[in-house]
Parts: sequence; structure tokens; C-alpha cells
Amino acid sequence: MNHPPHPPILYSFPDGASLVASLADFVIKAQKESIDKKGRFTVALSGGSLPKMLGGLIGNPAVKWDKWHVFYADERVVPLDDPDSNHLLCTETLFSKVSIPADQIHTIDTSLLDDLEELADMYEKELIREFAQKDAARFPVFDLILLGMGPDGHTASLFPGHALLAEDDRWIAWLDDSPKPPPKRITFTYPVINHALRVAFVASGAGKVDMLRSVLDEPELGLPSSRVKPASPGQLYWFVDDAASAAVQYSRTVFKL
Ligand SMILES: O=C1O[C@H](COP(=O)(O)O)[C@@H](O)[C@H](O)[C@H]1O
Repeated sequence: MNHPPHPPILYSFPDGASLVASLADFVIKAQKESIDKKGRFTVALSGGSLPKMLGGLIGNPAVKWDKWHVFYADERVVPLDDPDSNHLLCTETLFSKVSIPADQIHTIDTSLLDDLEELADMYEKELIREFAQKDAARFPVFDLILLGMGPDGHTASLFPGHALLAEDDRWIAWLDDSPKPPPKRITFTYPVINHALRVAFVASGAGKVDMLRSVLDEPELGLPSSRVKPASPGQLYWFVDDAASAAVQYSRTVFKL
């Protein structure tokens, strides 16, 4: 049975290098716990600035890439070789440099279907195949979901004021009116995000300073990133740099493994 969410844990680092290194340590620890328990590590990635923040994992012998099962928290519905594709970005930044078995990278294959609803259904069925029988849960329980936060407070493809913020049934949703281009997108819903064991936001730079303060200090605004509240035993983490957290009042923690 799930319980109310624990408060988020905020880790703020003086520079990008220490953020990248500590995020790698955190992911490796999560990976080890998951593999020790279940023999695999299920992780969802975002696009935007997130993939390059995983650079500390590349070439690290502690990472068991063959045990990784990778999904997308969201995807832009463009050809897979389009510069806007989250899959292309993750492939160029990470997958091409590590050895995750190809059938364990769960792409949202935008070339297969034109209809957004069918595409969302197809990906939902893929998640159901991977999780439902194994975990017998109403919603999948990811070991780790890695999210970014846009300057407007959006996360995955869940945007301020959008009707999808209220979606409480589907695992995967679609939209054709994203305020940030490209307009057509596929996204995890909150029930999926909030059932994960660990959710980690990664945000850096002064461009995020106002939004990070609003998300952490003014949850009553209901911004999309504030609505990420994994139910206990799940835990929400924020990995940020001091430039992004400069205006935050929320209590700080120095990350040490
Ligand atoms: O459009 C998107 O934006 C968010 C945030 O991107 P960032 O560059 O500000 O980190 C990203 O997490 C999401 O995957 C992407 O589709």
C-alpha cells in the first residue's frame, strides 16, 4: 500500500562537474539496489538538457548496462532522425557510447503510426508488457525516472494549465498542442511518474532560478513540476546547481554517498 509522499530531497552543487559526478553516483546506487533485488534496472529518460547530465556514467565500470531497460518519459512526435527527437538526442549523447542491448531501449517509434492516440496506445501496451505481469501493479513502478524542468515549470510533456495535468487513468498520453514546439508529443502521465520508486529532477543554470523557487517554495501554484510527488515508498530528488537554486528557501542537503 502506498502512503503520502515524503518531502523532496534537494541536492545543490557549486558547478556542473560536481553535479554530473554526484548524479552518476546516485544512479549507480539506484541501479545496484534494483539489480540486487530484481535482476534489472528500469529507468525512464527525458530529453532537453537531461541526457548530457548523465555523462558521468559513460565509461564507468560500475554501470551494468546490460541490465538497463530504458524508456522515455516523453517524446516529441517527429521523425526519429529529426534534431527535435528526444530519442536522437539520447542516442547521440548516451546510447551510442554505452552497451545497452538494443531490445532494452524502448523507443517511441514515431515512424510506425501517424495517429497520436494509436502511438500512445502502442507505447502504453509496451509498458504493460514490461511491467504489468512482472509487478502486478495498477501502474508501473519504475526504479528511476529522470526528469527535466522547463523554464515554464513543465516536465516531461506536461505543461502549465494543460488538461493532461488531470489525467489519472492512462499510463501514456498524447497532445497536439504543446506550447513549446514541436506541438505533437507523447508523455508519461502523473500516475506513472508518481508510482516510481525514485524520481530525480535535474536542472541547472540561472535560467531556471525563478521557476525552481516557485516549484519548491510555492507548491500551491500547482505548476507541473510541483505535481511530481511519488507516493511513499517512492522518493523525489532534485539535483541542481547553485545557480539554479540561488533563490530557493527550501532546506538544502549536501549530497554524500
Ligand atoms: O521539451 C522538453 O523539455 C523538458 C525540459 O527541457 P530542458 O532542456 O529545460 O531540461 C524535457 O525534460 C522534456 O523531455 C522535453 O521533451
